[in-house]
Amino acid sequence: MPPMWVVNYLLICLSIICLIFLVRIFLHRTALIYVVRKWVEWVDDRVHLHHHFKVPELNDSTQQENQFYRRVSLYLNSLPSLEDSDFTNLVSGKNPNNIVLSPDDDQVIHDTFLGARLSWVNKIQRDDKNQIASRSFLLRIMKKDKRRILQPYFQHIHTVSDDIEHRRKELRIYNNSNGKWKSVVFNHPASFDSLVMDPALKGKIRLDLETFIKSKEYYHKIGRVWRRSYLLYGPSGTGKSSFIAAMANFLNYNIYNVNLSQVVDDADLHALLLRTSCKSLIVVEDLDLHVSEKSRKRITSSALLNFMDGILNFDDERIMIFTMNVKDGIDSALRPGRIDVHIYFPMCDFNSFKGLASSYLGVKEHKLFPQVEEIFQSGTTMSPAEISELMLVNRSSPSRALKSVISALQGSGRKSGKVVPLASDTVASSPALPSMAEEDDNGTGWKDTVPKEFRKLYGLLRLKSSKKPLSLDHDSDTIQR
Ligand SMILES: Nc1ncnc2c1ncn2[C@@H]1O[C@H](COP(=O)(O)OP(=O)(O)OP(=O)(O)O)[C@@H](O)[C@H]1O
Ligand SMILES: [Mg+2]
Repeated sequence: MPPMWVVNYLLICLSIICLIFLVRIFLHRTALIYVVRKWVEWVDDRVHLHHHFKVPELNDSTQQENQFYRRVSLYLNSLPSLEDSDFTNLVSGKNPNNIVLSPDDDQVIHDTFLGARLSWVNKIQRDDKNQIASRSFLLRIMKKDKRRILQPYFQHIHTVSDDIEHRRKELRIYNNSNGKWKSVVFNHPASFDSLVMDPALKGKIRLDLETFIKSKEYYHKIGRVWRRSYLLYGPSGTGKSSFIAAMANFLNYNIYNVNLSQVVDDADLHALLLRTSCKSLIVVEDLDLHVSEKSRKRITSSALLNFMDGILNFDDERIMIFTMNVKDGIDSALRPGRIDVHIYFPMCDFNSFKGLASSYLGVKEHKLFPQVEEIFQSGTTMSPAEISELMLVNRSSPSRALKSVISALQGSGRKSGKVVPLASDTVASSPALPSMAEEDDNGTGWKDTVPKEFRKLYGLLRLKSSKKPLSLDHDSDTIQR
């Protein structure tokens, strides 16, 4: 029989263990453990020196988007500690049914890396009207950990954000309004496969895009801004906008749709362009409409031309796309190497009609095809949009669809002087350059139609421009640079 004091001693030890156990359960159940942990961290923070690093949304000097800010934002939104925080915003994600977390103003987000504790603050400054004036993230790191973990931590943020971006298939389309970009999810289903175009031309465009996105070193070496510009022109409903959507999907790039009628002045245009991010398509639709007397009052031609020339100092790749229905009026202003690739989108011919019938009706051959061919050969034509619409509404009966196309062609089809294959006869600007100069000298054609300011600028640019546009002319098999 052990002595009494030993029994008492054991009983006290057992009671203490039980008490600790009960307190732990209590703390966990009531979440008081977090409060205790916060106290411990608070004390720990007070006895260590810290360093702070600010990651602003815009680069101070250039006002361009700070790519590291975007990466940090992606990284922080993926941290589990955001879920554990006391307060955070819930916003709908890619799918409206998805709810994602987003940090609130001045919210602190904790992180750990290689045993070190770090914290980020989502700093948002607002103006008098409560509009966001500037955003930044503030990193707080203990001085003792700084040398050891800072570089690997930034590398870790790069890796994680790259991974998130890669997995995140969500593309966005940005539209400008009141000097700001506003974006929505872009989920247009167009692809190069769904567009009826000459396969050889599609191949050339794909190759051109792939070569461009891999050419950072080359562009830097030759001292050119890493950008490529395309002019898509042709009648309405021939697939220009669908082609832009297909390009965005092919490259996995966001679209910045510059609505020039919403741009207040040159500075506004400049600021908007600086706020575009890399890996994006910058699109100006219906450029011909904006190069008119009326619009020139708000944006000067020189600002527009500088924009087209890519004078802005982009660090990363941008692709610019301009569309227009008729380029005759401003043809000369576009020619001197300002736009790298000109692609013509023509009305339908029989080949493209067959392409549409195959994709919309699943019909490769049909007894009505010879009749359709005859109509096209007579020079009558319609836009792919008009023909595809008729096929779409009559898709349950290919015969009915073809008959409706035939009667539409016979009834309202337009005569085209020379029928060209759909989007296969792309026009390069290079062969036209000399003839433009001649027109200028002779004082014919373009002088009467091109605004004076454009002509003046063109005169200057003609002297300094030596860029050769890409030829996607059907007659030329090679892509010239
Ligand atoms: N080449 C094509 N292949 C397949 N479908 C096409 C093609 N061209 C046009 N379409 C159909 O016509 C519709 C309208 O085309 P889209 O808006 O791209 O024409 P657009 O050239 O941009 O016209 P606009 O000059 O009026 O803006 C598309 O949604 C698509 O369904
Ligand atoms: Mg369009």
